[in-house]
Amino acid sequence: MSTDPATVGAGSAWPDGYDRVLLEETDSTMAEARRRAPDLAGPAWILARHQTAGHGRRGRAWQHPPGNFAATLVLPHAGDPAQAALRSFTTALALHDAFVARCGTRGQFALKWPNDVLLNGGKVAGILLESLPGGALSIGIGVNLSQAPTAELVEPGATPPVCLAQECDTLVPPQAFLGTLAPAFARWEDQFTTYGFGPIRTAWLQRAARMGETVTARLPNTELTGRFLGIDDAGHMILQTSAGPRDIAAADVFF
Ligand SMILES: O=C(O)CCCC[C@@H]1SC[C@@H]2NC(=O)N[C@@H]21
Repeated sequence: MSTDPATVGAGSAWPDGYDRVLLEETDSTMAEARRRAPDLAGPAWILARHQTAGHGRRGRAWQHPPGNFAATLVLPHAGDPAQAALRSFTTALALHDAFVARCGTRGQFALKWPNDVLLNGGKVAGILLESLPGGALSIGIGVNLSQAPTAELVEPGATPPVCLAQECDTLVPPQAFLGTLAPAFARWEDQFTTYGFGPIRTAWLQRAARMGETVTARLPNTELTGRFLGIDDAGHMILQTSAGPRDIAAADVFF
């Protein structure tokens, strides 16, 4: 396996206007973001080498074995809640760019609605959005760079986790990955603030997993199965069910 040293950056320079905090250990970078947000003048990345209480969507525990990537980007001015929610797509596109920059064609990456990145069909990264007081947004990103979580911690039927090291035969240190991800995010964020969601939606759809295929969306009180037709202008999933098309704002998706 090749090791990708922190000093070798795939991609561009650190983006102007973005701050960076590197922590040896914290409870969760999401909690760290909540504590620090009131003092931030501009966007800031918070990267932790260890998390003692990392969490994922719906309050699930998020394992953080050594060598994996755990970071939160705080955007102090993310717009209204609908605009803020669309950052899951800019973040997924940035992750896709960073993975391709680091792995080249050694892996097959795809974006799974709403918030995951897949590598060779397994989950390699998850995104968690949390809004903060005063219109700020925290974007939490967990990437299995060196290890995949143990299978028994994964919900039955969920996409199995994989790691970059095994699938791509490349060990990327977390700080080096941030050096690729941060400029990629800044580029997509510029696109979004300049041109709106249109080009983001198009780019996301070009990289989407299971387009046109049958998937199941698990909502709080029901499950819907249908053909995945894409996403609308609000980032909602469009599912062609036997009862007609459905627009789904939030769900867990199973293949
Ligand atoms: O797929 C998911 O459920 C989202 C996982 C998000 C995990 C990251 S790791 C960095 C940040 N800190 C946390 O406690 N969670 C997010």
